[in-house]
Amino acid sequence: MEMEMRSMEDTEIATDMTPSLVPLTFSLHHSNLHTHCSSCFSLLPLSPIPITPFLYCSPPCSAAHPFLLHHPAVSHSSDLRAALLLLSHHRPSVTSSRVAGLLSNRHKLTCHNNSDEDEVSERISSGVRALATAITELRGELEPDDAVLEEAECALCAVLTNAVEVQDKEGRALGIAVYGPAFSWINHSCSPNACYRFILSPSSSSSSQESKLRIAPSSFREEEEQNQGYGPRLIVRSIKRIKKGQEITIAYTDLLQSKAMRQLDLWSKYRFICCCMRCSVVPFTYVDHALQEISVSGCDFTSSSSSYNLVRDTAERRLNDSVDDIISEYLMAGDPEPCCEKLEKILMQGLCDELDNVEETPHYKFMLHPLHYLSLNAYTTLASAYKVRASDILSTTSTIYQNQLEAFDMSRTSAAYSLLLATTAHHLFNSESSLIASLANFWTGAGESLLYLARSSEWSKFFKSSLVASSVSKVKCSKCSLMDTFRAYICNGKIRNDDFENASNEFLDCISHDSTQKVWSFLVNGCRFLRSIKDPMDSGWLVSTSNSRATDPGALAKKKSEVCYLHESGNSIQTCEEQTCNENARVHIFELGVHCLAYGGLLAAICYGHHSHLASYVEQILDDKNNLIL
Ligand SMILES: C[S@@+](CC[C@H](N)C(=O)[O-])C[C@H]1O[C@@H](n2cnc3c(N)ncnc32)[C@H](O)[C@@H]1O
Repeated sequence: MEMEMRSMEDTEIATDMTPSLVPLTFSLHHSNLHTHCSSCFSLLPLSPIPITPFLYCSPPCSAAHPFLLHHPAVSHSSDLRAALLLLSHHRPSVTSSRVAGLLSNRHKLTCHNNSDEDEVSERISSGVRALATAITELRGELEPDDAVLEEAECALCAVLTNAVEVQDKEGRALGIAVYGPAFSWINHSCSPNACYRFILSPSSSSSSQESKLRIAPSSFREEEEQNQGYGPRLIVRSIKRIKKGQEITIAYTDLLQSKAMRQLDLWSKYRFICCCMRCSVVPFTYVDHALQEISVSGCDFTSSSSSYNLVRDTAERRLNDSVDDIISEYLMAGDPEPCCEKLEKILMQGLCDELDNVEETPHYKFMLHPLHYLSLNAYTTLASAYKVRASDILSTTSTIYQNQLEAFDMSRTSAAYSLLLATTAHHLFNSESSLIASLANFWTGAGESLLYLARSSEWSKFFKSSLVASSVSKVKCSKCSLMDTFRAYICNGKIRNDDFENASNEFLDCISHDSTQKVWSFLVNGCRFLRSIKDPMDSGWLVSTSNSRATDPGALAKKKSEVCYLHESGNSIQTCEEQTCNENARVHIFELGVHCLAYGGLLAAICYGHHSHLASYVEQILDDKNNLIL
């Protein structure tokens, strides 16, 4: 019987729906064994408590000793270590499809029909053999028999079906954890109404501030889970209004992928085909249409013909491979410059090559829509790559004027890409509110990059004095109440749906009509692709196809830059006419940055709680005068 969880009461957005839950089993990834506590996953203190081969942050964590059960046969894999620990408390019955109440899905996971599935089931069988060896030796027996092999398979498949990746405050993967039914019976949806967060600290006692359990299985009422024990704890939280009796759902995969990518990911990890509302609706939702839209030029087929679909699918695969290759090469070689060049070339010119397997296709051109998931990946990578380029230049040649100027240019291009990522994702969020968690990160990232740029000490070197604000800018905006809403929420932990909607509308009004337009032409001056976007807050450019916009260099060359540099020639940045200069670029960048940060902090508090790392981090930046005074 398939299990699911339902809300026991009408629930507002931003409500904790469970107390903190402790895991049934958990394990750090191998690479974190020397840096994090093997029990609660917190960062290790200077003198951790060693219990071979693991390290613990405190006596309570070391006393838990879950890993005394360790065996070298399972040392290379967090899944196997977690399965071994699960078996120490729960011996699965071979006649049941569940272990400790959790679905094992072993028949689906070990069945295979094609070579990809062969690979997964082969990995499971070698894991099962290693696990069975460990169990047999730890029990003092000689050879694993069939019963032990079955036990091992049930436990490993239960881990693969129910484990979640535990992340630290910065979103880095630390290890995995498997929770009891209160969490593990929650199904996936591509438009979920809940999310979850982790608490990584040694304490295991419940606090009076903890939420009660507001969710229950549909078929019978489980005993409330005890929040005692060890390991990284987890809290489920609503990200939408939820009615009593409505099913609670979370995301098992990245919601900013196309439908095909989500389906592929869910099938390869869990072997199910998602039939949620977002996946079932015909035609595709606006968001799913945009996330996979590719425009084709030079093609006579109608967009519904099978030849067109074949060409389009081939183009999608090639674009996907190209973007993946560029990003992987950057991550491996660490050289951001070719990565920026190649990604911008794809964003501006798309793919022009002839395609495999398609006859008579000499000159097609395929462009990614600006909201295509590959475009969003490209903006994310470009924001980070330009930031790295700026700091690389400054770390090696920081005294040469020309290089400082180039580094400044890289920083503002990085800020422009961060802002573009936030505005494009916001456009999607307007139609798909479950994207709120990604949006919290994107607006916070944009705010940080803009403030970093506004605080740069280089301004007075490169710009005429009229461009360099001398006044101290205020954090509080006279036109909107976003900052008050954010601070009130951080202080009392309460926000109503209406307050959130008001704050969102005010924020968008404020930055649409004012700040963004004032700074955009300044931010994008050094980047040909970004210069082709007039106003990232104006969704008009997102709706039109990108061909004409991005492939008309003549039009770009004619466009006048609005930036005024002190130097005249001999560098990569174009000089412009003084009368078109934006006098207060720096102040506007600062103000836009503060708005983006406060909005990102508000979204983070909604998704992860008002004391969450991201919300507190934003509060800290906004409170720190050193971070804000220009
Ligand atoms: C963590 S469990 C969720 C609870 C599960 N329904 C149960 O009965 O225990 C994950 C498994 O539930 C099933 N599942 C979760 N979400 C689903 C969905 N949207 N559609 C179909 N099956 C789903 C899949 O078998 C998946 O491997």
